[in-house]
Amino acid sequence: MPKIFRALGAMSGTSMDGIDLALLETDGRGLLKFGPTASFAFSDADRALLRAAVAAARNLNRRDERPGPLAEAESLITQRHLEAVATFLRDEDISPAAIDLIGFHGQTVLHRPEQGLTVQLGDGALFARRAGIDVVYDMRAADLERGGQGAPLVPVYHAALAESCGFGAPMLFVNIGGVANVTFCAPGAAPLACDVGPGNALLDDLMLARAGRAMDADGAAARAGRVDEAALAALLAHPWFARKPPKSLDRNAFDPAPVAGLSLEDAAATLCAFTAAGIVSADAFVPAPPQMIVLCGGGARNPALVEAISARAPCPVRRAENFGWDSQAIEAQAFAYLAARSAKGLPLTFPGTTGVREPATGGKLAWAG
Ligand SMILES: Nc1ncnc2c1ncn2[C@@H]1O[C@H](COP(=O)(O)OP(=O)(O)OP(=O)(O)O)[C@@H](O)[C@H]1O
Ligand SMILES: CC(=O)N[C@H]1[C@@H]2OC[C@@H](O2)[C@@H](O)[C@@H]1O[C@H](C)C(=O)O
Repeated sequence: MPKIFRALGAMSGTSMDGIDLALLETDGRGLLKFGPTASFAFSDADRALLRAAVAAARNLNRRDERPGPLAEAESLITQRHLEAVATFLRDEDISPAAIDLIGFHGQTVLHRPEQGLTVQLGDGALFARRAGIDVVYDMRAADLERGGQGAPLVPVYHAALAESCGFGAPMLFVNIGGVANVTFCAPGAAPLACDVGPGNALLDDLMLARAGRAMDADGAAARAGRVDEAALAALLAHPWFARKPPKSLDRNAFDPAPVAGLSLEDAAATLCAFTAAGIVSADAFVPAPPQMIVLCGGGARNPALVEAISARAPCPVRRAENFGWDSQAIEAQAFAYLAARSAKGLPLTFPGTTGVREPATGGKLAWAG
């Protein structure tokens, strides 16, 4: 009988909007039994500290350095995760002893795979001791050490979802977080994946800078604006789009200067179109046309973005909810799944997902004590 883990995935992504938690019972292979999920938003003060940490991280040369606001931001991330897990377990009436593992992503503040550098804030050992639950963390480092990009990590979970739904034809999972990444899943084949371009980060940054809001809620600004084709062409001229996978992105890889002179609405519409065009450009790298695009991540909740993707896509576009999945929880579930795989020594990444030399496991295990 294979060991079945009751694992709690914890994701705080590059959008810096908060922490998603999801419980998953899994053998780390095909068995996926979904449990409760919850989201915990960061306060404005938390976000400001995380933004300062991302800015300070630009000067890092080593992944264990924590100058300036980085040390405080790391404490904040660990503390907010402890609070989130405590609240979640209390609300769901689950004892820590009933959880086998936490899969802890941490907060990415820098991602420069070409320099072998990816930095996720969060103290896995402290998290495990205080939560009283074993924690698997630092899941990107081993991949980078073996020649991979260290991202994306979620594809192995997308592949498990694709397998479980029995669609029977190639599907393209599109995860729209701060950055957008895709996984091409064809029945019986190993997943192919890469980051494709911006997700929500440019749009979130625009809204914060010009309207003092964290996001373009329900795509209202973008829907009121018009795409500026010249600005869009300038954005899409970035050499990133011609590069072949494997490839992965830092949150701040793109310069939004081409939309600086546009009205808020036109800038939002143009950035939406930019994200959509980046996603659809993944078409050039897949071995067969996908028959279905499945949208997940927070960007799937932005109707302006969904419309922009649907208008450009070569096949039907559906939200994860159409398949009975929870688009907001998929990343957190993925980190629960990855933690179970890590504990079993199974690969997290593959040559076709990160460019790692051979399928590689990863993650560090911190004992509860
Ligand atoms: N109702 C909504 N309307 C518009 N945008 C939304 C809505 N809900 C969520 N979003 C967008 O989704 C973002 C959060 O996405 P998500 O939680 O997937 O990001 P993340 O976990 O940081 O991802 P990643 O690590 O993949 O970058 C928000 O910052 C916002 O841009
Ligand atoms: C380095 C890093 O944290 N990358 C994130 C980011 O957000 C989306 C995309 O860029 C993806 O590469 C990754 O997140 C998801 C969870 C992943 O690794 O699959």
